Amino acid sequence: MTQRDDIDLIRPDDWHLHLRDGAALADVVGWSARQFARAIIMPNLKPPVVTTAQALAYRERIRAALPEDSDFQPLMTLYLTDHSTPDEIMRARESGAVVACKLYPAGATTNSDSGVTDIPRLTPVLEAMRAAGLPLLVHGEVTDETVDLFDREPVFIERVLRPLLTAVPGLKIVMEHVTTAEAVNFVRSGPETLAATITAHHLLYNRNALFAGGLRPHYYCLPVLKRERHRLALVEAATSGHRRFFLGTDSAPHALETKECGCGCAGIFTAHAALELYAEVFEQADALDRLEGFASLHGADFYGLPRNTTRIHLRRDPWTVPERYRFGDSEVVPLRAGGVMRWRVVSASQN
Ligand SMILES: NC(=O)N[C@@H](CC(=O)O)C(=O)O
Ligand SMILES: [Zn+2]
Ligand SMILES: [Zn+2]
Repeated sequence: MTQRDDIDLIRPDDWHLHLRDGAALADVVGWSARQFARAIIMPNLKPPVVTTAQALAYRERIRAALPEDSDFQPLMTLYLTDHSTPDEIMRARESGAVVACKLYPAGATTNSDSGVTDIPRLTPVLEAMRAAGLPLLVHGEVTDETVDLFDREPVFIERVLRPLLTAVPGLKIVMEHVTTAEAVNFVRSGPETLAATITAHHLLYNRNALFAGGLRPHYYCLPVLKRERHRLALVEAATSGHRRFFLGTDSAPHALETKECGCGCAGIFTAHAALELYAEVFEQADALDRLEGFASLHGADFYGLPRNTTRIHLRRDPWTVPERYRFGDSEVVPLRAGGVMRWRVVSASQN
């Protein structure tokens, strides 16, 4: 392959992002705004964003925390619970600010305690979402303790998602942060209304990273990293040009002391170098010409939103990732801390 030293793309969007709240929000939002035109903002705050009014208030806090003259657009989501109603879905739709709803099976991941315990009972809400054209975003893992942690995504597909496709046909569904070959096959063979986001860390690392020379909490996220054969399936899907796979970083910052402890939180912070990390994956796969589709086009098309018109430029210009970044009254350890990145974003024009 001939080496390229520059990448020029339509400005990308991040279809799965955790920005947190308060002082931490102000510390991380700039990283995403620097690269991405828009991002789907995850609602798993404490307490979660369950109403349209809460989503609008959160959007104002995000806007207030943005760097001056940033035109980054936060696309808001509602957190579904056992008490969600079709009326709230209609309010969400009418607001124009909420573009999707998130399904966390109760207990599946960080701040999912208020999540849904009985998914079939949610059917009227899902019908309302289909009618409103709001996609359902899913953390696709069963919470059944008898199911091996590494199998929880494939089991969720069979127990929950496949039945859902027939129970509410026409509902747009995004399987967030897919991690397995089974999920890739499910999306590929599914209807046009089924898509998936893929993180940079699941494309770059397999589960060995969790245990390389000792226990590595900064590689711990949910769904947990999987075997190499699954990573290869994800790389194939992301770099294939298939329109129903797109970029979602799942950048999920946690304060250092909540990761480096006896029971560390799940979540990996990647916003500091998101597009640069994806560029490495696509370069390794000799597929840099497909990065724009995955990062900048497929997601907007699936959500039915306009494509961005401005551009972003990356250059081969190695840099060392800092060991830590400020995170409210603590610090966050970024992915690749102390390591070298190959690519650097050199310019991003504003919309
Ligand atoms: N991915 C993670 O490991 N953690 C996310 C939640 C999530 O996306 O599941 C978080 O909010 O920290
Ligand atoms: Zn999740
Ligand atoms: Zn997430």
